[in-house]
Amino acid sequence: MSSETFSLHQLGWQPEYAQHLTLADFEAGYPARVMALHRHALLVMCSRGVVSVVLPHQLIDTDEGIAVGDWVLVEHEADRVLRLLDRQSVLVRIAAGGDHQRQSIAANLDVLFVVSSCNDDFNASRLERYLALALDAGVTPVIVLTKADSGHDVAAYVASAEQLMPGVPVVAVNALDGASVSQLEPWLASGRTVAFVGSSGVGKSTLANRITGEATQRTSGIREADARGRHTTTAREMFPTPSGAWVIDTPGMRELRLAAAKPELGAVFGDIEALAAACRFRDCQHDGDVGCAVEAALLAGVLDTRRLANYHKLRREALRVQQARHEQREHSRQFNAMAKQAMRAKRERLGR
Ligand SMILES: Nc1nc2c(ncn2[C@@H]2O[C@H](COP(=O)(O)OP(=O)(O)OP(=O)(O)O)[C@@H](O)[C@H]2O)c(=O)[nH]1
Ligand SMILES: [Zn+2]
Repeated sequence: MSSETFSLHQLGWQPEYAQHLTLADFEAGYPARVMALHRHALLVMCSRGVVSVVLPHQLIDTDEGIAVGDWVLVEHEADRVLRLLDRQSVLVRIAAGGDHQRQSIAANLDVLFVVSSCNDDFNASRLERYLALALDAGVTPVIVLTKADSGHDVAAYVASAEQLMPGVPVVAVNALDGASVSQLEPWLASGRTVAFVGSSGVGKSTLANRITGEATQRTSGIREADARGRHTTTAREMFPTPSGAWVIDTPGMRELRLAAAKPELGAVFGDIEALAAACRFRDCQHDGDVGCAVEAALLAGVLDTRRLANYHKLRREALRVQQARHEQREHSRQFNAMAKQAMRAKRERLGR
């Protein structure tokens, strides 16, 4: 049990999480927030502090699994998870390899800081990809451009980033300087949950360490016995900031394989989708046809080639993911039907 305790409100609790809970649920258990996952156990925080709880098998095998940041209902006096509560948002990783398995990485995030830097690593297409991912997850994106101290033309980078999606704030910071990083404070109010995504080396850890203010708590875990009775240390993956916000920093965040699950990219590429809607060709792919409204915008210099190419690329990827998921579902449906039939045949043979 950790010494620090937080009220449910401070842990980020919102009435919406209780939407599908009944009075009986509340009598059976109490809500707690997942701080880390550890094979068959979870490290959760409730109003009494950190507790290690058991995760029943049927909950391990849910569609996308439980993630850091999730709210669960824990059985009174039993340290056992009863159920997963409805999520406000969830960041999903698409597994590498052919099956496109979706895996939850972080849940109930309020803000996703999309990090790039004010140098040659700045990549508009990658930022658009992260923006699509955030919106797909139901999280508000904020673009953070680090290395504002690197001597490059910061204003030009900020202007480029601001063009990507109207309404998304862009903040340029020197992650090594506390005063500069304090620009992120508006998104770090008590009970809010945030995470950082971005390429390796852009300064995600530096920022996360800076805003949590304490490097030591990242390594402090609690010792618990695993299934074989061995003691292992479970490191927490959700850290409080001095202002009362929470930072989710899991290894999974780092290796986020980026693919939006939905091909609707309109939130990020509203300009292109508006052009497409205005295109006079009915079944146009808006991919270079003469007379196409999108093509006309390209020629007029209103739309840049890079942005359009990235839009098509992200759409193709999302469609592939959707297609693979569909095939997977179809496959398991057929398999289940077959298994059922085999069982029935066996019962009939045995005359039951
Ligand atoms: N000058 C300067 N250096 C920075 C800034 N942000 C990060 N750095 C440096 O950049 C290097 C990489 O920073 P990290 O925070 O480790 O980057 P990361 O995004 O966490 O990288 P991964 O862990 O590989 O994903 C470190 O040496 C930092 O000190 C900044 O704003 N200005
Ligand atoms: Zn068209």
